Amino acid sequence: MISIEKAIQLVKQHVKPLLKTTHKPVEKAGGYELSQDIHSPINMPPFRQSAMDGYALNLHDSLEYRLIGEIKAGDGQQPVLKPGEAVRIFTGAAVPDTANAVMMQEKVGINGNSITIQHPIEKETNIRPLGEQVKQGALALKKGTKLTPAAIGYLSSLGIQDVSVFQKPSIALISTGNELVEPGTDLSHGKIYESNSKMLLSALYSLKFYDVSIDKVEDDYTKTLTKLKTIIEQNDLVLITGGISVGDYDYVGKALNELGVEEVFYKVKQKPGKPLFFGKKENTSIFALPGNPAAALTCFYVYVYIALQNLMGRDNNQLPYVEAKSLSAFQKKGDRPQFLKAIYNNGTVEILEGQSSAMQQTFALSNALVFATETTTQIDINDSVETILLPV
Ligand SMILES: Nc1nc2c(c(=O)[nH]1)N[C@H]1C(S)=C(S)[C@@H](COP(=O)(O)OP(=O)(O)OC[C@H]3O[C@@H](n4cnc5c(N)ncnc54)[C@H](O)[C@@H]3O)O[C@H]1N2
Ligand code: MOO
Repeated sequence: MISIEKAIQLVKQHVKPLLKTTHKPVEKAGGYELSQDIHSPINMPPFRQSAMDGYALNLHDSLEYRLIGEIKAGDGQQPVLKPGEAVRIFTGAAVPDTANAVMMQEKVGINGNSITIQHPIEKETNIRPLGEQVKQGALALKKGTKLTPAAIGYLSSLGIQDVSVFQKPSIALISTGNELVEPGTDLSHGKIYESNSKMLLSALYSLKFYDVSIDKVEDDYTKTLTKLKTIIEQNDLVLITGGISVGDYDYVGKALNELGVEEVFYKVKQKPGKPLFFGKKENTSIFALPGNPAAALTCFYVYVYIALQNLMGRDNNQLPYVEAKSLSAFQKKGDRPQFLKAIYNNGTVEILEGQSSAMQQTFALSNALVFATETTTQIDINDSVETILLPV
């Protein structure tokens, strides 16, 4: 049995970036990271742009100007203004080269073809300079930038239609167990509804990993072997739940061994999630997560999360830890460090009742895991506790 720190270190060390790239239409590239620098094909803005509805002026010494025309957003004409002349202009319209300031209309009095501005203004006031955001040919966004909605908007404003991004891993979820039936069927005695695959699928979707398949296999050695063989060949990451403990019908470990999966570790000194297995076959990373749903999800957040970040080549690969003030008292039994389902709120954290690894209801209410170290025996109200914030 190894420590949590060692297990985390081994996952970091063994899961390498995928570095496969793909092209995506820009509007479908949200959540991906750029695999190349993007240089702007245009100046943005592409012309000197009015930032206000008002009057473009060719400045002179007086506050009075002669109105000689109008430019709306989208107009292409370039009237020539002499000093002391003005054109009516609107937000987003192209400012003529011969105008050197825009006065907002609230500060202008109109008298026929003549206007009076309330006070003198500085050159270039209310004019967005050509290429203010980015110049043609300059770096617009660099390799590795995560494409947020704002980034997609920015790239679209530069006329970019598709982008080269790092591909996401193909991920397989496999749940094992004779007791599992699908929601929608009647529960006969001894059966339960299968929930781990939907839980993990949802966790992956919330982290924007969408290339996910789901399979089920009974507690049968040959079927487990056959299923795992193809799945491991076809995917970058395989997450198996159940069948990894010491029961007579726990076939996952035996099958992985038979398939030549290199065991990086099996069993971690932690609660929940003790019988966690992590292994590698060529470039495929394989986690066998304990079947107990809360144990499987805890291991997902503590270990699989890191593997996912590493596959994407991201530096920041662990969930954020914060110190929080405990609103609850908790007595820890045994010497395994424990991840406790909890609700974090603004610097405080409530450790919930019902911490067993089968307790899905408790997890359903949680947004954090409090980490109780190996030597902790008691957490008191107002103690400062290490808390992992979950991406929920
Ligand atoms: N003699 C020992 N028994 C057990 C030990 C041990 O050290 N010695 N460890 C216990 C711990 S801790 C855990 S965690 C479990 C892990 O066992 P497995 O990974 O082999 O999981 P299963 O036995 O298949 O299932 C455990 C539990 O979870 C339910 N389950 C499984 N898959 C699903 C699913 N897809 N959806 C919903 N629920 C699922 C299953 O019905 C069991 O109740 O072993 C302990 N035993
Ligand atoms: O791994 Mo188990 O979750 O400790 O019940």
